[in-house]
Amino acid sequence: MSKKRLVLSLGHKDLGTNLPEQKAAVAKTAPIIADFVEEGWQVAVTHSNAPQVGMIHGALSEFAAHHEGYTPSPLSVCSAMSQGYIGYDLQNGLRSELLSRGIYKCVSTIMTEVTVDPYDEAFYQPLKTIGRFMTKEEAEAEDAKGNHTVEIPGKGYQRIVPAPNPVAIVEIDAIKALLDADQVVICCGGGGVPVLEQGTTLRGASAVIEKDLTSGLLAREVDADVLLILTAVDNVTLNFGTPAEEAISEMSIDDAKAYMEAGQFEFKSMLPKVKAAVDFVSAGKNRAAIITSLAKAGQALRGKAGTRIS
Ligand SMILES: Nc1ncnc2c1ncn2[C@@H]1O[C@H](COP(=O)(O)OP(=O)(O)O)[C@@H](O)[C@H]1O
Ligand SMILES: NC(=O)OP(=O)(O)O
Repeated sequence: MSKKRLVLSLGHKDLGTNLPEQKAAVAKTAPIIADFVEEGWQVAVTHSNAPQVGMIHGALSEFAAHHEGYTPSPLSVCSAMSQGYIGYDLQNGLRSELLSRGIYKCVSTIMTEVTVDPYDEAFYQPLKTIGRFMTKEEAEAEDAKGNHTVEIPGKGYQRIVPAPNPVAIVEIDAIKALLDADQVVICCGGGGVPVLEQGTTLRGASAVIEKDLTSGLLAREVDADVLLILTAVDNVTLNFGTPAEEAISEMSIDDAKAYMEAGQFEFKSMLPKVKAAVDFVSAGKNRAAIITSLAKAGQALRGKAGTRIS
């Protein structure tokens, strides 16, 4: 009997926003992923990168400003760097967790590029926040460099960049080959490095793709049984942040579409997760998408927690 396939998307909370937080987060995340491997799932892991890509871009721009001969790095290169260092921590954390349980299984990170449409409207309207919160003065200095910032009420200012839709995962055959070989693969980090196809060349795009949308695309491409999106909350809720807030445990595709149309989900946070879930579940049979927290992940996979879209 063929094994069941899981695409697991890790959010900020289970990854951290800086190096020390990332180390601590991976120590909590790796045992849960190892549980799934031990239970017989074939696992592909994807992850966030907005804090990290902003940090890398800022650090390299700062370095270039003070050292002759260096130039700021394009956002696409910073995205690739974020995949590398997050993948490095995740693959080592998971490898040792599996080994400590007597399981030898290769865990590797695939540097993943994802094509985007050069005419995607998102390029004309940057909306994705990246990096740390800044003061007004720091934000003005960013704007003066040609970057864009936005005020996040109560938190400060953040850079914003375009978030085009993922079109195709360039390294999908490598990802499928590793899953077929029953190996754990970390891929499509930060939604994948956004690239534009120009003849036989792939050119990096100055953007950051929503990782949940790419996770949904990946889940469709590898014909996963379950797309599990781990985030900061146990359940998706209706009337989020109001006294009438209500946790959802099950949603049909039609329910989810109706809630999306009614504006129930925040554009920058919950909407891409629900959209990814709907697109994945509608594209095949006997599929489920689950949105929940790391703490509830195991129970959610057994149908006992989280928000399930099926
Ligand atoms: N309808 C909703 N139900 C639950 N959480 C919501 C909803 N709308 C917005 N949120 C917020 O979305 C957050 C998760 O999104 P985000 O921070 O972008 O996640 P991640 O980094 O995990 O991908 C939750 O912590 C919650 O504050
Ligand atoms: N690329 C991306 O969606 O990252 P975050 O989840 O950190 O916003």
